[in-house]
Amino acid sequence: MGSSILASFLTPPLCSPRLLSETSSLNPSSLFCAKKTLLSSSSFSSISLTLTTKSNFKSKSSSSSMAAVDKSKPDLQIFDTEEQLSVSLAKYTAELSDKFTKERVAFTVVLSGGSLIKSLRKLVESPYLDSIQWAKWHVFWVDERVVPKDHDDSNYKLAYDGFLSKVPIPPGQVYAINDALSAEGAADDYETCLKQLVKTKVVDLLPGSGFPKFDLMLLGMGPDGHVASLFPGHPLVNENQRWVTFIKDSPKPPPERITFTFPVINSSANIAMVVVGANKSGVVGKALGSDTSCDVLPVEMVSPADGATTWFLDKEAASKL
Ligand SMILES: O=C(O)[C@H](O)[C@@H](O)[C@H](O)[C@H](O)COP(=O)(O)O
Repeated sequence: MGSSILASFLTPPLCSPRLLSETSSLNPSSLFCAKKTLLSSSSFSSISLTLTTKSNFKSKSSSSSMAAVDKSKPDLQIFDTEEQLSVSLAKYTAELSDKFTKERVAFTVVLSGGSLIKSLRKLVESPYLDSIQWAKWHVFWVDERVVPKDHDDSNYKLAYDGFLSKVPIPPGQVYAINDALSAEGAADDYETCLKQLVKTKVVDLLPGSGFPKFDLMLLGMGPDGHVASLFPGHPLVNENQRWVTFIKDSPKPPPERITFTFPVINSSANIAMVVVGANKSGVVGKALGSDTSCDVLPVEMVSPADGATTWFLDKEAASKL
């Protein structure tokens, strides 16, 4: 399974991405600093606890419904166990699949690497294996390591082995990177592919921004607060023109990767932040708590312009909230 971007799309980019309206030329970190102050003094769209032991948590209400989500505020879902999280993540993904496959010719889903893939395991079970319209799924990667597709470090291999090989998504709708290219070449190639898919309306465009709007991004977060391959303190976090870029000095091995940029991430219709484990509780506490410092981590820059963010946390990851 897996399509080679190079094989499918040899045409040059059809257009250059435009700047994100009037705010795009500003440093995203400083933009978010002001925004975060607002977040800390307001509330979440909804907070849902699925816990048998709640003593570690501040009091929160407990209702969550896709229909009731206020897109300007994140929805926070906290689970007693990763098993419960995976059940809820499958339901959330299946509901979005149902919604978008009714509305559009395609359901565009972006995966990250890491532990996220394991947390998607309920999607390959009943009832979802039979009920989801897999034929309309188009699958992308928010970041990929520049290694052969059969290498143990490959995010494609991780997703293929743990998820994609178990569901009937047409192979031509799984957009792996061209692993014959350099990091720079693979990023260019992936961006060209996305532009072609926007032209054919498989991928939406966010009106007024010039950036692609994916239906769902399923993101993980590193213990340092990185998302995709956008790492704390790295200049790539401020990239605001490219759709896909590359890094050759990733602090998390392997060093060479390609990654979507923040304007693309933040053009998404839906973002799921899936975070599990005590080693991430400090960053979760900083990102979702009352910290208003201008020392902004990449995860704190996840802020879709016209989309909804849902956090899926286990109780260990949420223990500092
Ligand atoms: O290729 C990668 O390295 C990933 O896409 C990366 O961004 C990952 O999502 C986080 O590091 C979280 O990974 P874990 O969930 O395994 O901690």
